[in-house]
Amino acid sequence: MRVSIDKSSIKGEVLAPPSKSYTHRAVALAALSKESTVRHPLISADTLATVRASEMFGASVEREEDKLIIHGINGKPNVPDDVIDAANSGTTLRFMTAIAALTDGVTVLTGDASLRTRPNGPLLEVLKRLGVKACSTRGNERAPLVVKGGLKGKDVSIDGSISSQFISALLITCPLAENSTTLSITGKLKSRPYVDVTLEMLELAGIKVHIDESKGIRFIIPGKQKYDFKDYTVPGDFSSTSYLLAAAAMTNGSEVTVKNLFPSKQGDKVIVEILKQMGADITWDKEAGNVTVRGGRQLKATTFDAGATPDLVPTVAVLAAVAEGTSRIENAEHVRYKETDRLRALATELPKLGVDLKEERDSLTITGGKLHGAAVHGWDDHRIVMALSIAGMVAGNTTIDTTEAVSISYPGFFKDMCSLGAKIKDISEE
Ligand SMILES: O=C(O)C1=C[C@@H](OP(=O)(O)O)[C@@H](O)[C@H](O)C1
Ligand SMILES: C=C(OP(=O)(O)O)C(=O)O
Repeated sequence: MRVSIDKSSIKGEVLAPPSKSYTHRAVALAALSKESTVRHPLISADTLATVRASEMFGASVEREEDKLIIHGINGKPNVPDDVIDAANSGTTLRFMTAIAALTDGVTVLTGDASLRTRPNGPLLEVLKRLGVKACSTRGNERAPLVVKGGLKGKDVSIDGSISSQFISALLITCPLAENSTTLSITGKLKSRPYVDVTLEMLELAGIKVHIDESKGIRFIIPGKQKYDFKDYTVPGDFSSTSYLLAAAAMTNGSEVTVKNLFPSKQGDKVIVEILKQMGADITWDKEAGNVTVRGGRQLKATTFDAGATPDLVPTVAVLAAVAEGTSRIENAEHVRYKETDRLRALATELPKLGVDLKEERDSLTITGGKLHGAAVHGWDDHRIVMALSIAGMVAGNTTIDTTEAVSISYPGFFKDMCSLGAKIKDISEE
């Protein structure tokens, strides 16, 4: 799909889409329990990959109006009768690779061309040390992956600098091992808030994990635990919301309220602080769960450490492109291991819109200025498409391809933007 975007301002109220990260975890934890209801789930390509994988391990999932009723496998996954296809979803691949370690047989997991380029080395290494046979068919740590069950608890360490999803995956699976596991983190843990989201959800499922942060980070996970995840309502997603808030902040005459945004463990709620610090007119009523942004102020440059919140990088890069002065996005190497190498994607596409940008291995330096329209490529990556879309609302006269990628995390993105008055047209047929 291709869209054209003209200069726009946006006005009105919109409901934040449900959180992708919380939905993945709710479904996985429900699948490991007996019976659960997940209310207000995100139904998107990525979360549906987790639903399908859970079904292949033996769970059954009934989809009703704004809820999923999940009949789980009570801690014992079946050997899947086919290959698990995690599609475009890193979270699904990593979580399900660890869950495969609990079966009595062999599981093969794969994904689309993008997912088959993403690293899994630290997860495979730790699974092997925990008694599991785990390898990549191509011997390069990338999917397709083959996992033969047999998980035993043990003391192990894992590199936390590539993806926190390996750690979340082990935190979900190790409570079901016979013995206890101690997981020590080596390297600088990236994306820490996602581990905290996992721990919050595990607690709701009645799972105990002790954390020792006296010397580095160590998770102590007792074995032989039982999952008891029951009734859960998914909160709004701050990563998806970041595009709405940033678009309103960057465009004159805009005034947008995004609803269902309550405080939670999501690291990406920091977008509210980033916008405030850049000079945007933004307020968050935490009791009501409303974030309101009024556009029209000149934004100022910022320095953004992406270590904990990599998914905000495309949004912050676009904000930096219209801000006064030179911004730095730092500590961002792990952003290269996503659906695409997002630093490369931004460094390729934003200059087409007139942005002055310098790319280094783990940073972007962006000097703000006036944007002009161009034909840009969405890289089949939902966050690149959404970030370029809001840049297009400032630049005008912009076209973007591969825009169907928004179905990964925010299928209603264009509908919501258009309902707020954005000038976006589907030009796939032209
Ligand atoms: O656990 C999660 O839900 C996620 C963790 C993050 O990945 P990394 O831990 O690989 O940085 C984030 O980028 C991804 O969108 C979702
Ligand atoms: C990187 C992302 O997700 P995942 O790792 O689950 O593919 C994302 O949503 O930006």
